[in-house]
Amino acid sequence: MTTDKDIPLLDFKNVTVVKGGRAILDNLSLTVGADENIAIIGPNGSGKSSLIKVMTREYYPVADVPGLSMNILGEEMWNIFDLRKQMGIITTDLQHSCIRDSTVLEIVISGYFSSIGIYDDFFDVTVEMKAMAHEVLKFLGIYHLANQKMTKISSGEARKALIARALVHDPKALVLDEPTNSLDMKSIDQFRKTVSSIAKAGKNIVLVTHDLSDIIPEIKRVILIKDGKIFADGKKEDILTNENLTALFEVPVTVQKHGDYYAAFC
Ligand SMILES: Nc1ncnc2c1ncn2[C@@H]1O[C@H](COP(=O)(O)OP(=O)(O)OP(=O)(O)O)[C@@H](O)[C@H]1O
Repeated sequence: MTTDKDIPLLDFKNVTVVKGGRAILDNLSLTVGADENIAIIGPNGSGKSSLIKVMTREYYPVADVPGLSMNILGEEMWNIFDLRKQMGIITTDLQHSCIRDSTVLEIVISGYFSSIGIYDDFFDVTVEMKAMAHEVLKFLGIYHLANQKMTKISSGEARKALIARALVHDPKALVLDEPTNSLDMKSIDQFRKTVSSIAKAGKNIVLVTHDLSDIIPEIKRVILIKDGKIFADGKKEDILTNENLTALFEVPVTVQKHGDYYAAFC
């Protein structure tokens, strides 16, 4: 009998995406198991964000590539709103779109309406929605910020608020695109702890990053992407080597391990 635990989060076969007349994802195949956390690493322009956009159905693969299939949680066809509830996406672009004078609580509740902020006249916010928003704010340790304006809190706090916005749906996975960009050391440390606690709570983490130190211990698998293709894929300790990263970034890279974390220098 197949259970939810057997259904892969992602099962992509032969995905090619063409933009500007060239393949920015090139016959890419990737399966991510139901209980796997992964990090995707690659140089600028290698296709990392495009791969996320394929996951969220912002980019579509070329349909007539032989062997193409694209399943998310065992389903090929998704209503876009349902899909985005199952895959909470946190990007810097999303943070930049929080320009209205909304409070943290309003931003979190707006996750229910796939909007950024609440428009009182249009949205019917229920008691249950408010209760869930309070619950996730407490879980993330930012309940005290509920009534603060998004524009008046720090980048690290704002990123946690966006995670809270994604968590109100109790998603299966969190997709984090360069989540620690522009955060200071303390915010990075807090952010990593937050992501670790979410992974421990049973959500899949899909992390896109340039920074090896973002790879929390709960992520055991690393995928290197180059020129729209999988360059290497496997266990973190086998993939994060001087040799692989030097070949990936085309500059001499030294990888160091500090406890359960990695760092790279060039
Ligand atoms: N809509 C588009 N039209 C044309 N080219 C695109 C489009 N989207 C992405 N590309 C190109 O596809 C390539 C991969 O872009 P993508 O944003 O996926 O890279 P990335 O690995 O996320 O890079 P970065 O680390 O700089 O964010 C780049 O060369 C980019 O210019």
